Amino acid sequence: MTTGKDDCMTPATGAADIAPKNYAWEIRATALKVRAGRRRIAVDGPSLSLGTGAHGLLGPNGAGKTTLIRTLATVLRPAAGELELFGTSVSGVGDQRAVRRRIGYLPQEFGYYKRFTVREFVEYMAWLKEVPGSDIPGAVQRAVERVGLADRADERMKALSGGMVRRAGIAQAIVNDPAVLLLDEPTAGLDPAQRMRFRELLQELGRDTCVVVSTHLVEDVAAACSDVLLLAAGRLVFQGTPEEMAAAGGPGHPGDSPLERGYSALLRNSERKEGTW
Ligand SMILES: Nc1ncnc2c1ncn2[C@@H]1O[C@H](COP(=O)(O)OP(=O)(O)OP(=O)(O)O)[C@@H](O)[C@H]1O
Repeated sequence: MTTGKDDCMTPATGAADIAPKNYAWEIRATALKVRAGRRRIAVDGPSLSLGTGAHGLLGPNGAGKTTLIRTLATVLRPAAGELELFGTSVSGVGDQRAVRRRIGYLPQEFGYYKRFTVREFVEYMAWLKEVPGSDIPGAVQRAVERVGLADRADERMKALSGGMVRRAGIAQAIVNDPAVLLLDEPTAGLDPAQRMRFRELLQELGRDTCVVVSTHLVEDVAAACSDVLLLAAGRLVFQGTPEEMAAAGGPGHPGDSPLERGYSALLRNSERKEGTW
C-alpha cells in the first residue's frame, strides 16, 4: 500500500506494495465498452478515474455492474476503450499476472471445494495469488479475523451458512492485501450485525485501498463509501459523494431515505434522456 496513512505492516505486504507509486489512479478507464455474451454491449462507454477510497457501484438489475467489475478484475477484456490498472494497460492480450497479484476479487458467485476448511480455502487462494509461502499463515489468520471467522476457521466450507461462505469469500479477496479490491454484492446473505461489521471493514479498507463495491443496498453505500458511481444501461449516469446523490432527490421521488430518493431521481433523469419515458 502506498499512502502511508496506515503504518500497520502485515505479513503479506511486500516491498513492491510500499514503493512510491508512479501512477495517478489505481483504476483508469476511458470510454470503456464491454460485451456480455456475443452481441450485447453491457458496459457502454464509461470513463473513470478511481484512487484510494471505497467506491459504491449502484444501478438497477442488468445495469452492467457485474460486467464492469469482471472487467476491472481482468476476467473480461474490453471490446473498445482503454483500461489501466496501476498505470498499466490491461485492455489487450498479455500476461496480467503481476497486475492480478495486486487485485482482490469477490465474484457474485464463487466456487470452492466443499471439503476444504475455511483456512484451507483462504490459504489456497493466497497461494494462487502468489503470496510468498512463509507469509501465507499470517495473512490467512489476519483475513479470517477481519471477517469474523477466526472461530470457524478450521470448519469445513460445507458446514458454513450462506452468510459465512460470503465472509470466507471476502477473506480470500483481502488475503493478499490488494491495492484494488473488487466486491460484487458482498453483503448478500449477511445478517444485520454482520452487515454493520462489513461496513466498518469497508471503511477501514477504503483508507489505503481502492475498493469498488457493487450493491443494491443504498444504505451500505451511505454508511461506508466516500464516492458513488451509478450505472444505468451500461452508462455512468452519476459519480459523486453520497451527499451529492441525496441532493439530487426530492420528496416526490420514490425511496425511504434521501439517498434512495436521489438514486431514483438520477435514474429517472437518465431514462428520460434515453427517451424511454
Ligand atoms: N453471458 C451473457 N450473455 C448475454 N447477455 C448477458 C450475459 N451476461 C450478462 N448479460 C446482460 O448484460 C447486461 C448487464 O448484466 P450485468 O450482470 O453486468 O448487470 P448487473 O448490473 O450486475 O445486474 P444485477 O444487479 O442483476 O446483478 C444485462 O442486460 C444482462 O442480461
